[in-house]
Amino acid sequence: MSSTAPRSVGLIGWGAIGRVVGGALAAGEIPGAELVCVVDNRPLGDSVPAPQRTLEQALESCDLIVEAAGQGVVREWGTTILASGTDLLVASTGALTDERLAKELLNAGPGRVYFTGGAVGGLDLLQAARAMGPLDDVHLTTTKLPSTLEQPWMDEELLGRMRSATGPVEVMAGTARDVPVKFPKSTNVAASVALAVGDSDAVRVSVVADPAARHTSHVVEASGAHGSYRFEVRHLPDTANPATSQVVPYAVLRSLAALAGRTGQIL
Ligand SMILES: NC(=O)C1=CN([C@@H]2O[C@H](COP(=O)(O)OP(=O)(O)OC[C@H]3O[C@@H](n4cnc5c(N)ncnc54)[C@H](O)[C@@H]3O)[C@@H](O)[C@H]2O)C=CC1
Ligand SMILES: O=C([O-])CC(=O)C(=O)O
Repeated sequence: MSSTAPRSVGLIGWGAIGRVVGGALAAGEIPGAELVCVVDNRPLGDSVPAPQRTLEQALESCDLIVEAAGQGVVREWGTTILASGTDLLVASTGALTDERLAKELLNAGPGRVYFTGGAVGGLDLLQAARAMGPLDDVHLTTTKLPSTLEQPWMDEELLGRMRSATGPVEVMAGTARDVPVKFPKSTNVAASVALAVGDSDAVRVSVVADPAARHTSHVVEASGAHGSYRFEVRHLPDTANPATSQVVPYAVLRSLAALAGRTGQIL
């Protein structure tokens, strides 16, 4: 019989992702993982199933922190969390477009950093394919409702085109290094694809606003000497926060189950 102690989990972010993840953890749905506390920069009152704590307090009692709050949290706290010996599961992978931070996190410790696949699929196979040799053409097309893609840096002309669009409008074309920083809450998937293929500059990204996008879609196309790959996903958006797809917290829970050592997992 296994005598491994359960993972003590601290959750940062009580939003679209955090509420589902925290609720499932508190209900004991992830064997081998317990919700110890929640960290959020808003007062949460009695609505949470575990005490609200500061990040510093969380580090005293947790051995695994789940980030479901935003890229800024990874930037501000990532290295501190890992240096304290606490593992970190990151949802906001877009923070890694900062090469210095990415290197720091990947080399920091003794805590270990992990990334959830989040809203995009096929990352496992892309990672496997890349081990045979570089993928020479990788493209991601993300299509979302226009309102979820509006950004403070956009000019009136672009905002006007997005708001009056009657069909798909490409709002940015760039690489996985440029795009997630421009849409910090909406294109972490680009950075996740880059993590899988090992090169942010090699992943070309097209961000499309479509007023008819009842589903958010992410299409990954890649090819190399050994084969070609195409993954297309279409998700219902979260009702309260349509920038995030409903499946994302379940991807986080799946990652957590693997980290908690559940057997029978597809890794
Ligand atoms: N990898 C992926 O496929 C995806 C990643 N994400 C990432 O996950 C993040 C969270 O997503 P949602 O739950 O939908 O966002 P949300 O906006 O619904 O909730 C975020 C929560 O984090 C809290 N928060 C924000 N900044 C904080 C800080 N500095 N310290 C403590 N708490 C803070 C907010 O108060 C809020 O409760 C997104 O910003 C995005 O970066 C989101 C969707 C997909
Ligand atoms: O939830 C999604 O479909 C994708 C998303 O917001 C992100 O990549 O940041």
